Amino acid sequence: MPAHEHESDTTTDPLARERAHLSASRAALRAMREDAQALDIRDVTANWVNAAVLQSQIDERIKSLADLAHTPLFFGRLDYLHRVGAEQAEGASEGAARSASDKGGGGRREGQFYIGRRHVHDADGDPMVIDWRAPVSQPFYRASRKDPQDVGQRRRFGYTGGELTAYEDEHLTDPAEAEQTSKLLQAEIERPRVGPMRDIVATIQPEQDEIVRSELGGTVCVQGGPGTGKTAVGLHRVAYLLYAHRERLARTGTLVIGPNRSFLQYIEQVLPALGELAVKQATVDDLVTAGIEVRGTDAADAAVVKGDARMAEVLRRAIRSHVTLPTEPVVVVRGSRRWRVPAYELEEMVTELLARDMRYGAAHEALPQRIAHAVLVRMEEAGEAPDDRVQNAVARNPAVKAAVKAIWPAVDPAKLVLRLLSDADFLAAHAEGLLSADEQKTILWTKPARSVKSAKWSAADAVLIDEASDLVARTHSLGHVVLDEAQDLSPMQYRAVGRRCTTGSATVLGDLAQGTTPWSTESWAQALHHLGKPGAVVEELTAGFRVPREVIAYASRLLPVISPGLAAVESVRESPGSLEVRGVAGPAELDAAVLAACEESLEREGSIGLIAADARIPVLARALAAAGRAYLSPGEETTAESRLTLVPASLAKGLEYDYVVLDEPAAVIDGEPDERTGLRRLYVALTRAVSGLTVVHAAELPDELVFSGA
Ligand SMILES: Nc1ncnc2c1ncn2[C@@H]1O[C@H](COP(=O)(O)OP(=O)(O)OP(=O)(O)O)[C@@H](O)[C@H]1O
Repeated sequence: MPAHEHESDTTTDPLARERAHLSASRAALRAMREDAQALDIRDVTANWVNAAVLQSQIDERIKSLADLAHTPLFFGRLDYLHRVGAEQAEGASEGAARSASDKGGGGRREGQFYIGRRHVHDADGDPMVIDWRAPVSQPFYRASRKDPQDVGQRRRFGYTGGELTAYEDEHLTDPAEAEQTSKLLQAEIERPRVGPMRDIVATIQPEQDEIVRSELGGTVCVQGGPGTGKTAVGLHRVAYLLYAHRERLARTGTLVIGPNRSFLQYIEQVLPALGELAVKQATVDDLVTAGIEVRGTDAADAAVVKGDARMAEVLRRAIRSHVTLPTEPVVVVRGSRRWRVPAYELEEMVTELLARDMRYGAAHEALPQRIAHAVLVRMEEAGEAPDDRVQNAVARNPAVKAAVKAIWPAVDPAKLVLRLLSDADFLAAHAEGLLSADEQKTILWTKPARSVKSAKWSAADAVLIDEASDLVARTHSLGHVVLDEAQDLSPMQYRAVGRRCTTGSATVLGDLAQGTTPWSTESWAQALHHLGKPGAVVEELTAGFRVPREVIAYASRLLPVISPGLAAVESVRESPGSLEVRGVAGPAELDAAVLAACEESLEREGSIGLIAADARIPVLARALAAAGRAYLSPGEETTAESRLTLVPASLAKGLEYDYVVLDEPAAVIDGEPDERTGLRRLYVALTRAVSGLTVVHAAELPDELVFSGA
């Protein structure tokens, strides 16, 4: 694979030709933007509402057509061996497949496609750059010597500060050419990290691409160790699905769920950089706390029971207990006539509604209509000719309303949960045979709340209310949901996410070894069952793009204890990285040694994360302030002035820094309720570094990590 990296401006020089194509593509993009800006909508819109809607669509388009100076317009080129079929060329107009002439100053030939973040076409509508998501771009990620997919040559471009400075070719069908790893690819993977997460469109790996492009209809679950690209893959999958099913998903909606705010801030720029501005991001708590305020916390044992799937059945029983079989007839008086629906007929209606297992609230609304219908049948039998208006009037009749209130009363979901958690007898009645007496005692409030407003709801309570709300009225389902760091969800939380994609699909991403909640997932099969997607495929990613080899090997020593059976990540990073474990004589010297390690790291390029047990954060914050060293909080963007982030271990999940200084592992372990969770938290902290990790400790290290020089 020859690499080319020389300067020249002759038109015969290939690099100069590629640069010319880049300039021409930029000019074409500018023209597309100017066209959008020049659109005059006055003549085509009938009223101001239409005009406002159309204008906002045009504004979005103008925004999406921006040429970002440091984001290369294309990063690859495919030269097909044969003409590309119309089906595959979707996104690349017929013209591209046909065109034999050099155009636009770039020298594009038949079957030659430039692959980039967005589609750019020239004044004739012929493509200058093809969207990476188009079918014709797929071989850029998947073609290999074994399966060239009709690609003769694959070219990768290298950029320096927005300038096209190099390219590298692979001739997939040339048996004489030796297989080599791409230097540009390697350089891209090893580029220092500064600021928030960025996209990986130029370097998506074949096994990642299979997940990214898997069909909308199916749910995919990805198990992958730290840094295997799960988050990146999930975000690119959303971008891909939005491209392939734009209209459908615009109607039904997409959502990315992450563990906390700082994580969402860290990833929030990836999709906009791919031109996707409309994807919502939320935490599970955001989804379930719409109607209430979370002000309380649960002890771990209470949260475990509240998060258990058995609670769903307790709630179902509790809500259905509000239904009382009728013993009295309903008598409707209209004018001089009285219409009577006997109790046995009402009972039949109720039994039938119960058997249909429809939503409680839907049945509550259906019952008055059913009763009214029975009245209408009697009216007709008596020779009257009532119409729909009469039926509606009967349904609203006070006698019918009173009967419905007695038989199938409205239930407020929050009040239902409030009662379950406050009223021992009510809970016992519905938890019978499901929760033990001890479990019931664990979740009962010691001080019952007076009202929904004054109750100190916890996050787990909010999930119960969400479940109850779904029993009353069906939750709106989206077209696709990406669930990141899924291993930390309780069964009840999986259900909450699952009901938001009942009619859609999901991408579930996680690592069983990084589960740090008391209810964390033990197996993906169970998780998918609770999510309501038992048939989902489970894929595994094992190549690590973040953590250097030596560092991941050190962290992986914990795997047999924290998640027996899981394979260690294989780092693809060739740069050796650095691992240092420094013991200090005693606690008095710890803070100074940690600060010194941070200062050393700051001499290097990139971001620095100082990760410490949550309890150690105030101490280290004071020490940093005393040393005059400014620092950021997780999720805050690194700036030229500050590249150091002080990270509580509980927020480290999903994040990464070029250099990590890990403060006192023993304190990280002690910060958790049990040793396994402590070691898992430590595993997360040990796997955040891209270029180097320095562990500083005064207390003893866990046996597995006692350092013998790696
Ligand atoms: N194909 C790739 N090319 C370049 N960089 C990649 C690739 N795949 C992943 N990365 C990078 O590797 C890093 C780790 O990726 P990501 O955060 O998605 O991993 P993860 O599996 O979610 O990790 P964790 O389990 O720690 O949350 C990111 O910086 C990401 O951009």
